[in-house]
Amino acid sequence: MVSTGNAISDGQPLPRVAILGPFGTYSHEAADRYFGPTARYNEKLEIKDVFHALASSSADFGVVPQENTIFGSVVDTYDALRAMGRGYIVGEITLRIDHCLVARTGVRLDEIHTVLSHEQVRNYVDAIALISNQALGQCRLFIAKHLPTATTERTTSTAGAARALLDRPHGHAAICSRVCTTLFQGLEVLREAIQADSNNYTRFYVLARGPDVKLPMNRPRPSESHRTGVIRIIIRQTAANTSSSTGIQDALAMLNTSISRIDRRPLAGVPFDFVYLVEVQDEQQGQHRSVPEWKQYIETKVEEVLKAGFSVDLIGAW
Ligand SMILES: O=C(O)C(=O)C[C@]1(C(=O)O)C=C[C@@H](O)C=C1
Repeated sequence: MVSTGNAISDGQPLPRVAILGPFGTYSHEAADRYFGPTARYNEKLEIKDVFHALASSSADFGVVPQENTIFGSVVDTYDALRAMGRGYIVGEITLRIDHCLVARTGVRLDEIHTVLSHEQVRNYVDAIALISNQALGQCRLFIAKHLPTATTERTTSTAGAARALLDRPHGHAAICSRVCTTLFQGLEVLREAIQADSNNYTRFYVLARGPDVKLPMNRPRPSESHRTGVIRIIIRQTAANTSSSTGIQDALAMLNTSISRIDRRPLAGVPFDFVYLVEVQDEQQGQHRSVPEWKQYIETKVEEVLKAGFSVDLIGAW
């Protein structure tokens, strides 16, 4: 079960948390795990709208999917991060993803001709076709075996797919979380755990509308063992500091910090100029830094890279 928020909170104003809606998405479930019932959840149509809500201060926090263990980076999130103005990543949460095939009550599996789902899930189904030589996943097997002629249709989210079923005639199904059958009346689970790999997880970023926004007290404590930061570096082929295409290597060498992942997105409007989103971790052995100590440490590093002429900023630390 997930909460839709608005519980009373000792007279404190409830944090406003923007999520990909409607209620019942995995983003909602992740946000609920992080913030619990003492928050006001704000349903958004698309991931980019979560970022807009932070930029306009109509939300204090946002929760967005960042990476899925089967399908990889969530492109909509990275496209928003490359241009993010005021937002700041303040935490993370990982959710196990168990997809169900859901239809209106009474619809039989052999009546389904159209499967609705969020693009990430639909691509994920397609992706399974590519990776399935080694281990045919349950999901592809399931679609291929039980719905071989079904077409897929893109929706804005998994819960959006479930909700759309209410206005559709027989023959439609959605791939979504089981939770959707408790939130939308008249739906039932036809099959569960239809994903290819039972080890299916999505990691979410928790964002605040700025670096200094205080997180609620009841949130999960950040891991003591590792601190994480996200650094955004723009590399322009034409810029003086990047006369060679190894500009990113120079910037990373200057950071001199343990790197856990690098994502690259094109910089809109300038061919072959790129935005790198670099996740770094605290390597300090033994005694661990507190979050403020880590933030100060990584800010100093970023400052050094900035002074060397790179276009760089810190967009998250936790
Ligand atoms: O549609 C949803 O339920 C979402 O929260 C989005 C999303 C994603 O884009 O990765 C989140 C987790 C799952 O990987 C599938 C979909």
